[in-house]
Amino acid sequence: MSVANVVLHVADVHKRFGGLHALADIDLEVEEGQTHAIIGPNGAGKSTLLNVIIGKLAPTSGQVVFDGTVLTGRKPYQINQLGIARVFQTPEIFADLSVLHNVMIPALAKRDGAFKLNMMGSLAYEKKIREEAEHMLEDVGMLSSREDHAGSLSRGDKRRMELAMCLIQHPRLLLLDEPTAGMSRHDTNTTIELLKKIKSRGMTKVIIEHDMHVVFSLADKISVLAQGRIIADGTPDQVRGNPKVQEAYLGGETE
Ligand SMILES: Nc1ncnc2c1ncn2[C@@H]1O[C@H](COP(=O)(O)OP(=O)(O)OP(=O)(O)O)[C@@H](O)[C@H]1O
Repeated sequence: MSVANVVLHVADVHKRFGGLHALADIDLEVEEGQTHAIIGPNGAGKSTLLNVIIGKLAPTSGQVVFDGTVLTGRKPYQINQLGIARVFQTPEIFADLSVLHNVMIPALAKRDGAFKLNMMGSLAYEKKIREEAEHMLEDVGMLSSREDHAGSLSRGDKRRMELAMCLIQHPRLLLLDEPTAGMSRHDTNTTIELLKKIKSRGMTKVIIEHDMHVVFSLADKISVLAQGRIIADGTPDQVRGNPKVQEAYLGGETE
């Protein structure tokens, strides 16, 4: 019998902000190769949970374990180096550089452990990174924009470029914070197809998303947060049919 490999384990995590219990009793297991969505109404604690995972916030108690390594207490860049990449709600990009250079930077930084663009090493290495960056841009449908200024891109294109910036790191776990926020329906559908393509390569993903169309198109597992607690988790069908979830969050939105 094959036992699913748990890549990320959020173990009994609590987070308090003064008197506010933003996260309580959070236990979450993300299995290798799966797309695990975290959903919940405004203020449920989704961003807080993501920030605890990536090391931006320290939990009040509990810990996060990634592939057997305790993340809690490590800095965000150390967690990134362990193989966790994330796509933000607001893309973090180098607006003055070209699209191609934006995608090359994370690969160079990964090699150097820091941004040492002035010490790019051998030309052969740069050529290899450039080719890989072009390949990633092709993957996200942006090869023809490679010489454009990143700052001049549309919001949807910035997010696709940021995805390429993550993919070039070959992360074991990709965290996506509302990857389709602010996108048109057309861009949203393009992003869904792109994320499906990534999934078919076996990459594990945790996705925070408000758009139920996106969640039910992509997720293998869904955890539902409400008022800092996980009130339900399971497959999309299990979650969809759960009366507690319908009451707390979904309402008629999925019909
Ligand atoms: N730094 C902070 N200091 C104090 N309270 C905070 C802080 N960050 C978040 N909170 C509170 O913690 C609770 C959870 O917030 P969080 O942003 O994690 O929710 P969310 O599910 O991501 O909401 P949204 O969908 O609106 O982004 C909210 O009541 C919020 O006001």
